[in-house]
Amino acid sequence: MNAALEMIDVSRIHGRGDTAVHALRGLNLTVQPGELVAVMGPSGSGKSTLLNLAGGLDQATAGHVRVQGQELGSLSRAALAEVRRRRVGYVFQDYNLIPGLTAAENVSLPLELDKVKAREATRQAHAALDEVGLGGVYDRFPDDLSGGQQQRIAIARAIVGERGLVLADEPTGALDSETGEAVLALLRARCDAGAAALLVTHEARHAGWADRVVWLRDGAVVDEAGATTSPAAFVAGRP
Ligand SMILES: Nc1ncnc2c1ncn2[C@@H]1O[C@H](COP(=O)(O)OP(=O)(O)OP(=O)(O)O)[C@@H](O)[C@H]1O
Repeated sequence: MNAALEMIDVSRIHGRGDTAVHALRGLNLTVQPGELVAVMGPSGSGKSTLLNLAGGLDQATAGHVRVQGQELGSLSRAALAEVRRRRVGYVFQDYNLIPGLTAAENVSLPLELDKVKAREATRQAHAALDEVGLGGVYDRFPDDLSGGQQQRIAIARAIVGERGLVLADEPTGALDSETGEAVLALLRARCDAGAAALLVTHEARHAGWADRVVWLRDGAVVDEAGATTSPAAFVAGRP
């Protein structure tokens, strides 16, 4: 089976000449189906750049990025857009829901953009909302729901259909700790069901939901810890 994500010797340089910024420098990372990998590191270490490259939102300057075996750098714009729509789901700190659409419409939107028929898209959106415990709010608008419910809609949107790779950038940042833990439990459950996820987080406690923690510094993976290592001890041990 293909890895959900392979990043091999990946570099990303922004700008050129004296002002060039090396956001990633020869980064290597492989994530298998079923794995939840936490990405930690100081501000500016390249975490968001890593997620953007993994999701095909940005392109590597050098190296290989493969999602479920597909080399993103060799795809046409249209094929890359299809990978983004079909295989990758994104969860952001600020939810990024469309206020004028109901919960179910927000979740079915990526499917409809992918030309799935409306009735089937709605069926799949309802299933995804059921999976995140929001079976009762299909027709509610985001503004009428709590922050935790809005983030669960965003997770439903990220997992709807057959997305094998979920990318979450500080997804609990705007939530109280209890609600945040519930959101992470959903990501964990999705990985236990076979998806892969990358979770960028600053909180060692949240990394406890992950199978592995990778630590970035200056655009490269400088350390990794498995689930047997306490994330708190791992972070405390950073130089
Ligand atoms: N579009 C861009 N143009 C120029 N430099 C950029 C751009 N995007 C990111 N960078 C630089 O690349 C480096 C890595 O940034 P990145 O946002 O990936 O780090 P991060 O670990 O996510 O940081 P934070 O935790 O603060 O969000 C930083 O030095 C940043 O200033």
